[in-house]
Amino acid sequence: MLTAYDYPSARRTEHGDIDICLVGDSLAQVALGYDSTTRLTLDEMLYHCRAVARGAKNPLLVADMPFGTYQLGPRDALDAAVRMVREGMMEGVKLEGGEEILDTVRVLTGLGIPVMGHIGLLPQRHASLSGYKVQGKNVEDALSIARAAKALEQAGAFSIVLEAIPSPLAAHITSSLHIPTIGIGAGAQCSGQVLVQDDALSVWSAGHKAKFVRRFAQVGQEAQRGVDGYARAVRSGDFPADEEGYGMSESVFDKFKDALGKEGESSMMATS
Ligand SMILES: Nc1nc(=O)c2c([nH]1)NC[C@@H]1CN(c3ccc(C(=O)N[C@@H](CCC(=O)O)C(=O)O)cc3)CN21
Ligand SMILES: CC(C)C(=O)C(=O)O
Ligand SMILES: [Mg+2]
Repeated sequence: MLTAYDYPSARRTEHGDIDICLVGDSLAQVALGYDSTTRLTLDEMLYHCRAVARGAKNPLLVADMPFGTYQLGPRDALDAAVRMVREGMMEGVKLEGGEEILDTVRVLTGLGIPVMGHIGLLPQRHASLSGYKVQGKNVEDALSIARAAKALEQAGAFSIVLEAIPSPLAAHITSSLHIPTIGIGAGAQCSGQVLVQDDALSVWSAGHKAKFVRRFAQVGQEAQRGVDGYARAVRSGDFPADEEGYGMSESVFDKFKDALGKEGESSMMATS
């Protein structure tokens, strides 16, 4: 699984034979410049979902339910999830959390909207979790994550993202479930893996890099090289070159100037 936020990034998931294309709410930070995923509205999410759906036909299309669209309970969640499917053209939705969202997971899956779970590090709760920290490091937390995984499976989730938890815990959870787990900072023993596409491509390389991010390309550096080169070439007069413009035969241009001259005369006669 890999994230996509727009048409070109979705096209790349399709070309890359990615199984699941995730319209992650990380787009709030990565694509929109917000300081948290909790800023993202449902309408903003839907706008990005539609662009991704136009770009990726083969991968399964899953999107994060934005913060605030499912926390009040199944009724609100259903309204929002129906919009994700109908307007956003998504095939499934992802919800962060465990026990507290089970009713909602049952309602959505019961009505035919596939739900992907997401446990461990929950970015939509970064405020109450005091930031983005590895979860499940002590016995109590590990137990509660393992129980949440089981409960989500029982409630009908078709898959679960395990974010930033110790690899042995993720391996145990994966082997204890019938549905696939998808890890991000959860080791190699998950059924699948996910990364934010912009992280994997290093589109934005400034700032902190989470431990689980591997750079598979250096797109940001290359893109900046292009923008810098363009600005330099325009200022120096190197761009555009003659062959980057459109010509006009001399005879046509001469006639144009003649015609322009006559126009000038006639407008002078009109004013005199
Ligand atoms: N670009 C991007 N990539 C992501 O994976 C991502 C987002 N944005 N935004 C939403 C959430 C936030 N996520 C994050 C953000 C930071 C860390 C991080 O830096 N974790 C520390 C853990 C340190 C510890 O607890 O020991 C790390 O150094 O890996 C992890 C997940 C994952 N999601
Ligand atoms: C990193 C993945 C799992 C995610 O939730 C997101 O991109 O928002
Ligand atoms: Mg997310």
